[in-house]
Amino acid sequence: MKRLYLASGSPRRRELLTQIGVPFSAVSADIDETPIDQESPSAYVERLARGKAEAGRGSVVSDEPFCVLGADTAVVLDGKILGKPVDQADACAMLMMLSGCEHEVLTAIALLDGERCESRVVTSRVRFRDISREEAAAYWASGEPRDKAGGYGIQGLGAVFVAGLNGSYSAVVGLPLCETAELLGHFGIPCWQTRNAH
Ligand SMILES: Cc1cn([C@H]2C[C@H](O)[C@@H](COP(=O)(O)OP(=O)(O)OP(=O)(O)O)O2)c(=O)[nH]c1=O
Repeated sequence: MKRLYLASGSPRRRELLTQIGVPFSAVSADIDETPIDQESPSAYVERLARGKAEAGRGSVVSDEPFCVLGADTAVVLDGKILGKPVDQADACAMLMMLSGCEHEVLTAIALLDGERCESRVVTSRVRFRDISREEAAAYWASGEPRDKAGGYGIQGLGAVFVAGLNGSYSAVVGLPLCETAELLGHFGIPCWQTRNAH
């Protein structure tokens, strides 16, 4: 069986891949995440997921055959990508935009080996309740929004804003597990190799 490398610095992605019982090693995947003019959000996340997988491949030293998994998540409101907040004002402005309405979370995954690369884009819809400016400021002070697309984490304190989710919870957190398992299967890597019953 091929060894799997996860090209990601995201602790969430490591936890999610661990959850489905797939042994892997993490490698870094630092790439330029600037969108290209006129690029659709779906094309953007797919390009980045592929780019991260390719960058990850570059840092693997191995004589054995291996696969590399990359992923990218974007929060999209009215067709516009909201990235990671750069400061408090940016984070609060994002939350005010997301307040009381529905947005999309797009997560792409890409898996490659020496011969081919397969990718998927998973779209989920998340509905936020109304959020006050005071709450947005208090949420920023928690430190949670800093490294997250759209400035929130559904898996953390940010859960209190989520009035509804239509789609894949794991995709919103950063790695769509159903689709990831499917792609891994295409490359001969089974899930449930390690079983940690909770
Ligand atoms: C919307 C949302 C995003 N996020 C996170 C997932 C991703 O880590 C991050 C989106 O940024 P990404 O650029 O997709 O990923 P990353 O820079 O954190 O990690 P890497 O590129 O090394 O793989 O936002 C959450 O943790 N919870 C959420 O609810």
